[in-house]
Amino acid sequence: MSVIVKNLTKIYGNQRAVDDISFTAKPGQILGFLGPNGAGKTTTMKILTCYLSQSEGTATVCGHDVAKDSLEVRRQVGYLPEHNPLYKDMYVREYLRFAASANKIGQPGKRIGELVEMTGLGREAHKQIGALSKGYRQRVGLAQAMLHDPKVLILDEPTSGLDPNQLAEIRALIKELGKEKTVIFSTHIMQEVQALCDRVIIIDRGRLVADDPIETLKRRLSGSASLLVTFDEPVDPLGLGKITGVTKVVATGARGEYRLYLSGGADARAEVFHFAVANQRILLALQSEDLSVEEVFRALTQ
Ligand SMILES: Nc1ncnc2c1ncn2[C@@H]1O[C@H](COP(=O)(O)OP(=O)(O)OP(=O)(O)O)[C@@H](O)[C@H]1O
Repeated sequence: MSVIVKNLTKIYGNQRAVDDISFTAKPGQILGFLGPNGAGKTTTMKILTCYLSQSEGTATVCGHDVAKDSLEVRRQVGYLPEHNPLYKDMYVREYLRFAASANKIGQPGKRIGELVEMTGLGREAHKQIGALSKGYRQRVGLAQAMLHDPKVLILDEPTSGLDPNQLAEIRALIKELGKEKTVIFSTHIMQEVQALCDRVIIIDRGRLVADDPIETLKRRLSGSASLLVTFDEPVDPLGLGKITGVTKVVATGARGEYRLYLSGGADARAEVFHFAVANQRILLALQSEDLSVEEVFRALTQ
């Protein structure tokens, strides 16, 4: 494991902003950090990157303790902070050269060239950072985080404010990086978690409420999975409600379409088919609906 967090706690005054959190992350895995506003995601990331010290508990990155060996931890970690603070009056390459010298990277020209290429900055690399769009600034932040080729990347909302094209490009980049490195990133975008993550951690009011592979997370709440069925004509909802495992029937508003809510693990498809035959209706569509990560998130944090 390259990141090991044990019983981590951060106390501000009388608030436990991070409250007894434990988790691990390993190379080749993208770990999504989810949680409502103020849940403690940024605070945890700041502790892992040595920007803040914890009140209790321990965290190690590639075997180095964040509290005792911060210099070595920072060698191993690339960090894109929330709001991506950059020097806006610097030019892109000038800024990257400055960041390289702060990281004591000798002769950084080749590395900067690679990163400009990798992050798709090429077209805008001659500009002052203040003149760049949000998406391009985000790419500069990512390039900065990767300059010293760290083993662990910690990205605090790396895709916030990007347009759909930029979003796709930055996601593809994160996915590629996640093949070798340990990537921990926070986001509010649920589709992103589904598209990118191998594992998801959900934090709510400082506490860890889930730490699962995406599929497991969905199954945890399988009690509320549903089936969307469409008949050629409206049917009697009470009849549908008698099908084994169906807990609730809701007409969706579209003619002949109903959502059947199912109790844990029930598979009502065969009975729905027999229901259609028995009622001389044509079954036009039958679609199992998985819980989205968004629904899981809301169920766990509301
Ligand atoms: N320096 C500070 N002093 C006092 N309280 C703080 C400080 N920094 C953060 N907090 C509080 O700690 C809690 C967790 O904040 P944090 O920024 O970690 O949340 P977050 O999950 O990253 O939220 P968001 O998604 O909105 O960025 C919040 O209630 C916040 O107000």
